[in-house]
Amino acid sequence: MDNPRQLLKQYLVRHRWAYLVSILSIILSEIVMVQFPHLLGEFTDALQAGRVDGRTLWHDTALLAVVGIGYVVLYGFGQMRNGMLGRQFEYELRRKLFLHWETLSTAYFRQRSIGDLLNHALNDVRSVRDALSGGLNILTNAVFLLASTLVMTFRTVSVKLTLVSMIPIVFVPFLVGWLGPRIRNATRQAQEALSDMADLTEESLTAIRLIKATANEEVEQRRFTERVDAIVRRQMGVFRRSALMQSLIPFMGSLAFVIALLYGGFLTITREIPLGSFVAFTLYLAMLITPLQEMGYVFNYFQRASASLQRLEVLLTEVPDIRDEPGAAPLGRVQGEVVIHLDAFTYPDGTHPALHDVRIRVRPGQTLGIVGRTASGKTTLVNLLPRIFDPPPGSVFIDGHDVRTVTLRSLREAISYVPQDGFLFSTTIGENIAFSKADATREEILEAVRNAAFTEVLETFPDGLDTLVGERGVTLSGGQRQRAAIARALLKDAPILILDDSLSAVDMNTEKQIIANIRRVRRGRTTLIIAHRLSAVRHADWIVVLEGGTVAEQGTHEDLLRQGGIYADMYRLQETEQGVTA
Ligand SMILES: Nc1ncnc2c1ncn2[C@@H]1O[C@H](COP(=O)(O)OP(=O)(O)OP(=O)(O)O)[C@@H](O)[C@H]1O
Repeated sequence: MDNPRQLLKQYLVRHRWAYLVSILSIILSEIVMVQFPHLLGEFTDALQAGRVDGRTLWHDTALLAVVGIGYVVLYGFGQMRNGMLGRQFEYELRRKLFLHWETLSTAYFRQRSIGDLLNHALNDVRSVRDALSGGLNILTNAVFLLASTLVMTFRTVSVKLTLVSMIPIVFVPFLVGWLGPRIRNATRQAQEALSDMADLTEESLTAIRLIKATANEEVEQRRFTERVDAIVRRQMGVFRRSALMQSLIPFMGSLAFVIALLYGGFLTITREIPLGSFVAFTLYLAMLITPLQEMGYVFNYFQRASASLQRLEVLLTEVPDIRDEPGAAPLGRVQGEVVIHLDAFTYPDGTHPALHDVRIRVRPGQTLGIVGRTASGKTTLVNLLPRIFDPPPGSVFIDGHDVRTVTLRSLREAISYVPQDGFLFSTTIGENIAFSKADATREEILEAVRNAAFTEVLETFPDGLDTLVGERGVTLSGGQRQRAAIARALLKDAPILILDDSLSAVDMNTEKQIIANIRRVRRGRTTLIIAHRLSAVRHADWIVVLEGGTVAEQGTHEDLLRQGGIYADMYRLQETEQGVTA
């Protein structure tokens, strides 16, 4: 597990030379810049003493131009390098975050909102990057500009004048210490409000069809307005405090300026310091105000980044609850025997068992049908096989191996799972199907498409397998999506295939065709089929009927009809319905 602070430290160490070069060039730029008032002071003295002729005028102007250009080049270079390094870290952090999320279980994502997670990935990572590029630039600039300016004033002007003028500036650190934590607090609240809004937006857009169909736009608009108002209120809090800090700090600088004019003016009149020194000093003081003001920005940058790092730390140190047990071994070649010997299974956030007393054995190569009323536990049961949710140890076995003791990767490679709502990514249909087998040939993909009875549909699309799906391409119906998902699973050709009600949206004829193809291509391979329509399971070698989380009946289609229980009732009912619809 990666701690973002450690990642940051490692990153800084790894790129220490690059940082050294950029920081050095910013420091050099400041050293060049602080020559400016000094040169101007000397020029003023020379002017006053009548020592300036055409040649010295050109010489001094050229010198000032060189100073200006030197500053721009060096500072620009350092700033650009820091900016690039910050971006690179931002990219690494986002990548780490994404890779880490991929290791977490579905239970984790049920508890968190996607909007909130996206907010972390965008805003928190960005504020760390800002501190690392903009923050570091300004900090280096401010510290060295302050230091060089002070050194120059001490060396070239009057120590007494410098010390007296600096009195108001001494208060700056106290100001920062007082306002800083308040800004951090307000920033955190504003970020939370932003997350809330992202949640609501995500939820509303996902459910846009429902909202429109039920004419609930106004309710959603009201909820959205409330959240936006909350964001504005909280952001106002941040702005008020930030503005106070960013104006008080330069105010201290201006106060120093007032003292300098008074006292410096007096020293010049009494000829304790030459006019050139007074001119140089006022310019130095103007220069001092900039780094002091920047200190305020720097402080904001680092405060925000520190709060973001804290939040990212919570995310990145989240230990996946479903992972390889110590000493987990790969599953090896799988014959396909599935044994479930489950006393009880309760969801992590559940109050009572979703499954209890389930005893099922599927021999290698057999087809098992799983039926039952809605919420009887069918999906829960098959989810335990690939460990989408973890079954208790010693309750689910593949080829005699407890699924809890084998590596997740080998376990999931041995299983093809087709969910009810086939999900398609925004890419081509071909790539969506080859998702399960990246190196599949076009012929293999087309074969899977044929077996999923998807060929005719594909032929109606403009570019066949290369047709884009989603926003920029075709929109597939529920039944078409299911068939694409079945093709994907068939292409994977895993030892165990699970169809989780994945024929629910196709018509009877298509279902018949697909089932016949599956029976042919899966001969000798284990297949588990969950279905509401009994026609999809009647040819299975064994059928279990779940009721209230346990096995109520089991046997072959004929056995179950003879038993005259739930299955027989369901069958009669469906036959009548088909009679009506036929
Ligand atoms: N992730 C979850 N967390 C907590 N409880 C859950 C979760 N998923 C399902 N359940 C609960 O477990 C029970 C069984 O649900 P399951 O989805 O397995 O039923 P099902 O037979 O597949 O239903 P359907 O035919 O409607 O798909 C239900 O009471 C459901 O509320």
